[in-house]
Amino acid sequence: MADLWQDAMDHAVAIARRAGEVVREALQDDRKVMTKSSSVDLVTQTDQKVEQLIIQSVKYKFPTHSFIGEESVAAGEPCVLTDRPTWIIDPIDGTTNFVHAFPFVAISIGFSVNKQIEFGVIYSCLEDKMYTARRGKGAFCNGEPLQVSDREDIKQSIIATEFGSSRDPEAVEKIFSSLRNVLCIPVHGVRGAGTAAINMCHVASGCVEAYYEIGIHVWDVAAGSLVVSEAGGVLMDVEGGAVDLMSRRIVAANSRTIAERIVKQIDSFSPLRDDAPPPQTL
Ligand SMILES: O=P(O)(O)O[C@H]1[C@H](O)[C@@H](O)[C@H](O)[C@@H](O)[C@@H]1O
Ligand SMILES: [Mg+2]
Ligand SMILES: [Mg+2]
Repeated sequence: MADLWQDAMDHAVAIARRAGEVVREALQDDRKVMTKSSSVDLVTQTDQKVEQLIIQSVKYKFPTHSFIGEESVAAGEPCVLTDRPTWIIDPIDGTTNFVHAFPFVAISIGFSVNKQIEFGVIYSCLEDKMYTARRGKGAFCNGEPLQVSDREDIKQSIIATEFGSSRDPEAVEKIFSSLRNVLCIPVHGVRGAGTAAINMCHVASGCVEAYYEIGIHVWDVAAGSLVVSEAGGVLMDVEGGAVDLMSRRIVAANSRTIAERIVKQIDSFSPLRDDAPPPQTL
């Protein structure tokens, strides 16, 4: 039977590749840096330009589809996931890396229908690696199938995480407490690529056993969640139980055993949800 969403997925791959060219070209120029929620939450004109490039091209081809885009939400668009076909876009995942030319930068596009991710496309544009996943059909990097690692012993694992862009002292305290707990299991090492999407691709590729983070957004992890699960991995909330992509908390691991072990080490907290109603102004 023909795949209902194949056309949309092909378009996502093509537009992610085009967006990657724009990002690579922009790396040759001066990058004017602006800030959003805090002085370390960075955005550039390239983030905004790439998001518009993706949204305009999708609107032209699929005029009835909806969008959740990082920079559109920052500009005041709602962040609500409905049952409608919805493109969940992070135009540059790893903006801080992009600003500093640290070589992991991704374009991340998840596509959801009935609140279920149907496909995920992550283009790691400085490595020229195109990660794709279609629900029920596996995950791939440049066309080669991906498989999570089979290590069951967390003491022989590499774990990925990030510090995020909150500098709220209580959150920072908990992030460091969790990091200490994980590091001192002990694990072989802790790493972070500086992008949630590429960290999740690393889980899917088998070079790290798990990635966890509190503070990410739905656009950081929508595509990656399917890449991980289609490569045989598992997703979990940081307190165990089912992951909720709007909750800003995630554990993505090669196995339930490793995910549950990570959960035990996490000093959890709950940032404001992505779909929380905007605060009332008097
Ligand atoms: O670079 P962006 O799209 O802002 O995403 C990053 C996020 O801002 C950070 O908080 C996370 O730690 C990174 O993992 C995200 O990829
Ligand atoms: Mg991001
Ligand atoms: Mg981004």
